[in-house]
Amino acid sequence: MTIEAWSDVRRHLRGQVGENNFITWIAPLELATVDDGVARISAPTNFIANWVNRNFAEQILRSMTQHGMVTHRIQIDVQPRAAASAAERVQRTIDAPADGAQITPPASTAAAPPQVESDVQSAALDARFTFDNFVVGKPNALAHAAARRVAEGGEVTFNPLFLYGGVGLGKTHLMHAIAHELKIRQPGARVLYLSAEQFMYRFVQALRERQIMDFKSLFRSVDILMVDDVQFIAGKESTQEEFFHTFNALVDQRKQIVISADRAPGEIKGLEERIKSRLSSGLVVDLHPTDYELRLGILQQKVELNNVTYGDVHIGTGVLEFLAHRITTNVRVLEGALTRLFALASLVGREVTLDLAQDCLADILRSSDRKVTVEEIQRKVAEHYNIRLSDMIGPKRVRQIARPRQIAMYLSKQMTTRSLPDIGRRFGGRDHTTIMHGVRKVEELRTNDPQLSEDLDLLRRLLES
Ligand SMILES: Nc1ncnc2c1ncn2[C@@H]1O[C@H](COP(=O)(O)OP(=O)(O)OP(=O)(O)O)[C@@H](O)[C@H]1O
Repeated sequence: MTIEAWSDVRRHLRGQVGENNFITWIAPLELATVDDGVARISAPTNFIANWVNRNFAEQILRSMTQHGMVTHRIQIDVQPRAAASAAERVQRTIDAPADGAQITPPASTAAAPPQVESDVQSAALDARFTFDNFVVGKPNALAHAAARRVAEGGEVTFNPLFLYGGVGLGKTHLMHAIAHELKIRQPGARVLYLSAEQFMYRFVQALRERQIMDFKSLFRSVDILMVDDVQFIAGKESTQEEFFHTFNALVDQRKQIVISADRAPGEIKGLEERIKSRLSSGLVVDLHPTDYELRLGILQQKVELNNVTYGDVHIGTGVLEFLAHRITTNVRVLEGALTRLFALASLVGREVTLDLAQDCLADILRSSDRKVTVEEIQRKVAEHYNIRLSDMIGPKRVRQIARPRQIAMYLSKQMTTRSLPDIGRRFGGRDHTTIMHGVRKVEELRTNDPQLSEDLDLLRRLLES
C-alpha cells in the first residue's frame, strides 16, 4: 500500500515539478519507512538531501497527504548505497512500463488530446527542442540530415522517416524540431505529433465512447503524422490494426509520416510483420550512441543556453570535459548532471571545481563508472613519456619525471572516483595536498600548452579504449 502510494506521489510530483527537476531531485529518492507520521526518505548524496529539504520537502509532504499517507513530517537521510544505480532508476522511471491491458494515460500527458492544429503551436511540443538547439556530431549526422529534409516540406521523398536509437539520444528532440520548422515554413499544415501510447489511449477512448469514426477522420485528415516510441504498440493487436490502417491511408494520400522507436522495425518483438515491413519501406536511420566530442558539444551548448553564470560563479571547461568523459549513458543523464551543477553553483556562490562537481554527482558517476584504475593510468602515462613505472611512485623531482607524474595524478582524479587521499596512497603514499597541487598544475598548464592538451586527449582515449 505504502509502495503504491509512493509511486502515485512520485507520478504526481513529476507533473508538478517538471521533467528536469523530477529526474534530478525526485527520482533518486527512495521511501524507507512511514512510522508514527514520520516519513523517512533516503537520498543518495548529502547534496541532494539538502536541496530536496530546502526546495521540495513541503511539496512532497503535501503530495503524500493527498495520496492517503498519514504523514506530518518527512525526514531525509543520506543513504549512499541506495545511490548505486540512481541513473538507472531515473531511466526506469522514464521508461515506466505501460501495460496494454490497463489503459492509463501517461502522467505528464494525462487525458491530453492529440494536438492537431492548423499550425503546430501545440502544447505537446517542447519549445527547446529545435534544430538550432540540436548539436550535430558524427553519431547523429544522418538522422539530423533526414529530419531536416522532412522539415523542408515539399515533395515527400521517403515515407515514413523512421528514426531509432537508444534511450535519450534525441529522437523526440528531432521530431519536435521537425514540427517547429514546419510551423515556420508551412503555417497552414496540419501536423499531429503524439506518442504511440497516446495513440492507443485515444483509440481505446474512441472505442469506448463510440466515436471511432471521429477518431478515424481526425487521424486521416492530417498533413504530417509523427508517432513517438512506436514500440509501445507491440503486442497490442487492435491498436496495431488501427495504426496500420491510419498509416496506409496517409501514405496513399502522400502525407508525410515520421516514426520513432528504440530499435529498428525488424527488431521490435510483438509487431506484426506487415507493420514491420511498412515501417521499413521509407528511410530508416539510427541515432548512434554519443561520442566524447558530441557529449562535450551538447554540454557547452546547454551551458550557453542557460547562460550559466550566477554572479561570479562559473562551471569550468575542465568540469564539462570531465562530465563528457564520465557520463556516457545518455544525454538525459548528462543534462540532469548539469542541472544539478547549476543548482550547486547558485548554492555555493563560487566556481564549481572538479572536486565540488564530483562530490555533488557522486551517485550518477558511480553508476556510469568506467572502471579505469589509477594503476592503469600510471602505466599508460609512464609508457607515453618513456619513464619507468617505479618513477611514478618514487621520490624523484626532476621535471621529466615530476610532470608525467602530475599528469597521471590529474587523469586519476578525472577518470576515477578515487578521493585525493586515496590517489595519494597509490602514488607512493603522497599527501592529498600534493595530489591537489599536481591536479591544479596540470589544469593551469593545459590552457596554454597545446602539446600538453593533446597528450591528455590521447592518453584519455587510450585509457578508455
Ligand atoms: N544532439 C543533441 N543536442 C542537444 N540536445 C540533445 C541532443 N540529443 C539529445 N538531446 C537532449 O537529450 C534529452 C533527451 O532527448 P530525447 O527526449 O529526444 O531522447 P529520445 O531519444 O526521444 O529518448 P527516449 O528513448 O527516452 O524517448 C532532451 O532534453 C534533448 O534535448
